[in-house]
Amino acid sequence: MTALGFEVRRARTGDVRAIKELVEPLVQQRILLGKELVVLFESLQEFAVAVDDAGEVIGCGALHVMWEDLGEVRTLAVRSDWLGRGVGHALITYLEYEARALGLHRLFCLTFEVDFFGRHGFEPIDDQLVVDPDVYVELLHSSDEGVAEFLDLSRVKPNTLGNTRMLKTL
Ligand SMILES: CC(=O)SCCNC(=O)CCNC(=O)[C@H](O)C(C)(C)COP(=O)(O)OP(=O)(O)OC[C@H]1O[C@@H](n2cnc3c(N)ncnc32)[C@H](O)[C@@H]1OP(=O)(O)O
Repeated sequence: MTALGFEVRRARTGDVRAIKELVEPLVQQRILLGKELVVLFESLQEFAVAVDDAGEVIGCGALHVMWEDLGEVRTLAVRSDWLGRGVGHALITYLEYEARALGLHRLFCLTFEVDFFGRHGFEPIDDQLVVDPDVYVELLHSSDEGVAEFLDLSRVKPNTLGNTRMLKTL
C-alpha cells in the first residue's frame, strides 16, 4: 500500500491501452488532442502514469521536448473518480522533475485548466512569442501537431479555440 493510494512512475508499453481509454472521452470533448495507439506507443518515453494500489492506470501526463530550453506538458489527465486527490499535482511534479533533468528551463502548456496550472506556477502568455524568430522558423519544420499548436498556426486553430497558452520558468 502506498501512503496516498497511488504512485507515479514512467509509463510502460502495457499502460498504453489504458492511457488511450483514459484520454478518449477528453478527446471527444476536444479537451485533449487525440492520439492514435501507434502514436502513443511511439511517444511512450514521454509519458508518466499514476497507478492505484491495484496497478490500474488512474492518470497520465507527458513531457515533450520542443527546443533546447523549452518543453511542453501534454496529455495530462486524471480518471474522474480520482479527481481532487492530488494525482494531477503528483504527475506535474514528476514531469517538472524530468524536465529539469533533461536540461529544460521553460515549460509550455495549452489548456482549459488555467487555475490548476496557475497554482503550479504557469502564467498565461496570450499571443506573446516565447521563442526567438530564428527558433520559430526552425520549429516550423516540425511535423508535430502540438508544435503547430504552440506556434499558433492557422491550420490548428480549431483545436486550440478557448484554450489558454501558459508558460512556466523552471
Ligand atoms: C497540457 C495539458 O495536458 S492540458 C489538459 C489538462 N487536462 C485536462 O483538461 C483534462 C481534465 N482535467 C483533469 O484530468 C484534472 O482536472 C487535472 C489533471 C487538470 C487535475 O487533476 P487532479 O488530480 O484533480 O488535480 P489535484 O487533485 O492535484 O488538484 C486539484 C485539486 O485537488 C486538491 N487536492 C486534494 N488533495 C490534494 C493533494 N493530496 N495534493 C495536492 N492537491 C490536492 C488541490 O488543492 C486542488 O484543489 P484546487 O483545484 O481547489 O486548488
